[in-house]
Amino acid sequence: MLKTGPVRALGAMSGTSLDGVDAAVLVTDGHEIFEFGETAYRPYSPTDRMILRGALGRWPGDPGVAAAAEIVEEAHMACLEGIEAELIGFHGQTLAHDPAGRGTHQAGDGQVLADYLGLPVVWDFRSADVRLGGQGAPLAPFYHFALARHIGATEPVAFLNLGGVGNLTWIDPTKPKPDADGALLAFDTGPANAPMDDFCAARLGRDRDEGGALARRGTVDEAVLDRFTSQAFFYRMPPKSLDRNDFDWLTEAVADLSDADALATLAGCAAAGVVTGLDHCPSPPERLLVTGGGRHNATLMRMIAAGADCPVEPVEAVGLDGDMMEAQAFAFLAVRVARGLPTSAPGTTGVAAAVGGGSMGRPATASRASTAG
Ligand SMILES: Nc1ncnc2c1ncn2[C@@H]1O[C@H](COP(=O)(O)OP(=O)(O)OP(=O)(O)O)[C@@H](O)[C@H]1O
Ligand SMILES: CC(=O)N[C@H]1[C@@H]2OC[C@@H](O2)[C@@H](O)[C@@H]1O[C@H](C)C(=O)O
Repeated sequence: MLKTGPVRALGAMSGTSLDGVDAAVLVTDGHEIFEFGETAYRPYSPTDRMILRGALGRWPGDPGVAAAAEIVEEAHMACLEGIEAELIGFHGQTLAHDPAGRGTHQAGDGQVLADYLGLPVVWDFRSADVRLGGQGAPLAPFYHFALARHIGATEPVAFLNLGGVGNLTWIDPTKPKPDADGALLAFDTGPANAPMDDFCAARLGRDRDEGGALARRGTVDEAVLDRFTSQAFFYRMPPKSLDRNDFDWLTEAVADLSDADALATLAGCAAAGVVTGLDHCPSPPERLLVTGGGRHNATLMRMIAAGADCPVEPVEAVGLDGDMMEAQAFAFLAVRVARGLPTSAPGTTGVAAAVGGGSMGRPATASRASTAG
């Protein structure tokens, strides 16, 4: 059993942009945030990225998946080793996500990490939610609820994560708990950085459009934007989620445009997903706090701000770390799972009732770093 009171939890996230592993310590009891701790990052090598990219859309049983899982496990061992913690929350790498069909799959075995690191590891956070009819994503919203209270919000606020995919959480901080009726509404907004990154890799041999500099010089292609915003996904009521490559056709759609126009168009599409998403919120948020790598893309940020009816700011404006929020979220969720608390609710994933996901891997031998009782 996990001791009562605050726990020093270590969360690890390998996101859809496939850049690397983010890790962050959070001291929490699964309700309140007591302290933000040490952080770490370990990038994937270009070869690792190529193998992970090749495994996207594949399911367990496919040989590509086993190779990807090994890369994910090794990167996490190297990133997490030596960080002092009592419990680990390990998200893994989403390779395929089809909640209405085959389910959801995050590569990497939490038991392997538990044995190597000598610490209890909570993992496979999404499957239970999907089994109960939920989207299995997004899962950060319960953490966003704790953050909204931590920053002292008294009016509804929203967090927007701009990763490979975008996701938005609207929060009413006056509700007593995240699974209370009307406390949260969350959903994926659409593709965010993934199509821009893929374009940069394929056409320019670069990882990304640094700061959105190229997109700033281009013009949005209105025909592509119209086709994008007319997709059924944007008319569906939330909660709703996406797989990284669900909007793959965008690559083809911008193929004949100049580099700058293509990137402006892809940024315009990502922004339009967010702006139409804001219309789904139960009430306009007081502010939109942006996390994830896309907050460094000034063109994307400007396009979102132009369409939003509230201030749009990076989470640093309220003293939070926009590079580590997802890793912190999985530290927070691990503590909730270990304590039998729910991690998703009808308003966050569309699941039938509030549910706690996650499997617990216990180490064969305890680590010297472990102080969990
Ligand atoms: N300086 C920058 N300029 C432009 N874009 C940037 C910059 N820094 C990061 N990004 C973008 O942010 C992406 C990484 O964001 P992040 O690490 O939040 O994604 P992720 O966590 O992997 O994805 P997800 O949240 O979908 O799981 C990069 O792939 C890049 O496109
Ligand atoms: C299936 C999956 O891995 N989804 C990710 C992805 O990346 C962003 C968005 O799509 C979000 O829904 C989710 O990640 C964050 C951490 C979440 O669950 O909140």
